[in-house]
Amino acid sequence: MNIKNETVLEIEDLGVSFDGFKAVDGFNFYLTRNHVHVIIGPNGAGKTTVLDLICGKTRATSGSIKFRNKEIRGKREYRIVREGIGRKFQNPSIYENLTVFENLEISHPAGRGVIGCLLFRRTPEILERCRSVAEEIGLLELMDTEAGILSHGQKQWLEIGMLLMQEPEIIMLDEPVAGMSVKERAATAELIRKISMNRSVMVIEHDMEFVREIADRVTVMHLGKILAEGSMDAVSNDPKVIEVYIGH
Ligand SMILES: Nc1ncnc2c1ncn2[C@@H]1O[C@H](COP(=O)(O)OP(=O)(O)OP(=O)(O)O)[C@@H](O)[C@H]1O
Repeated sequence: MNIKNETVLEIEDLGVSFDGFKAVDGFNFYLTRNHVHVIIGPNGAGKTTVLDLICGKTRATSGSIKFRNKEIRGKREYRIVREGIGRKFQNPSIYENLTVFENLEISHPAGRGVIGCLLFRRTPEILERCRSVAEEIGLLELMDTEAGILSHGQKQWLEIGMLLMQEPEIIMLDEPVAGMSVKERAATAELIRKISMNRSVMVIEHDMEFVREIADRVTVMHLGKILAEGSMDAVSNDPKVIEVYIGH
């Protein structure tokens, strides 16, 4: 198989109902390796629910979610993280009283679980990994800074770094540039493009200019279903998509 065009995540006929209300319905989605795939759609379209279903936070009522050809639907959240799918929520969950370095260090998979915590040693490999991730997220100069005093954008990047420490194959980001300055948005676009070189990235985003900058592929959701899919140019010229956006 051509590794470049390999499908890492294959979602078929995915659905979930909440008290009879179908929040996601007949959802098919294929994530390609090294792609940045953005999901857009009006409020309540089902975007966040799709990420909740993939990461195991919400249980699907139908369909299948295959990661590297293996079914992951129904697995527990922590198992899915270990398989290699990392998710960043909208609000950063960094430890404000720890430094950038310490936040990265505690995210290393060697420290997982009680035994991992007890036996954790700061090896040269772990130090090097923290350094290279800090460099990737643009925080190398701030390694010894307490996370609490970072800017809003820097906190978001640190959280992305904490995900990168676990070397996931897929990173899912929910509105990564919400509340960021223009400069921070540009840096985040660059970071997302960079991290997709070694993995696949799924992003939920409302800011269309930002989507245009980062997306290899765009899926438009509406009322729990897929309304359109393709390049940003193709979907933004699709009359169905225009109608939904103008109608909201
Ligand atoms: N746990 C739940 N119980 C009941 N209804 C839910 C639950 N989670 C989501 N919903 C409903 O499912 C629909 C889709 O919500 P979702 O948050 O996925 O939309 P979204 O596209 O991410 O919207 P936004 O852009 O506003 O974040 C909404 O009507 C929401 O109220």
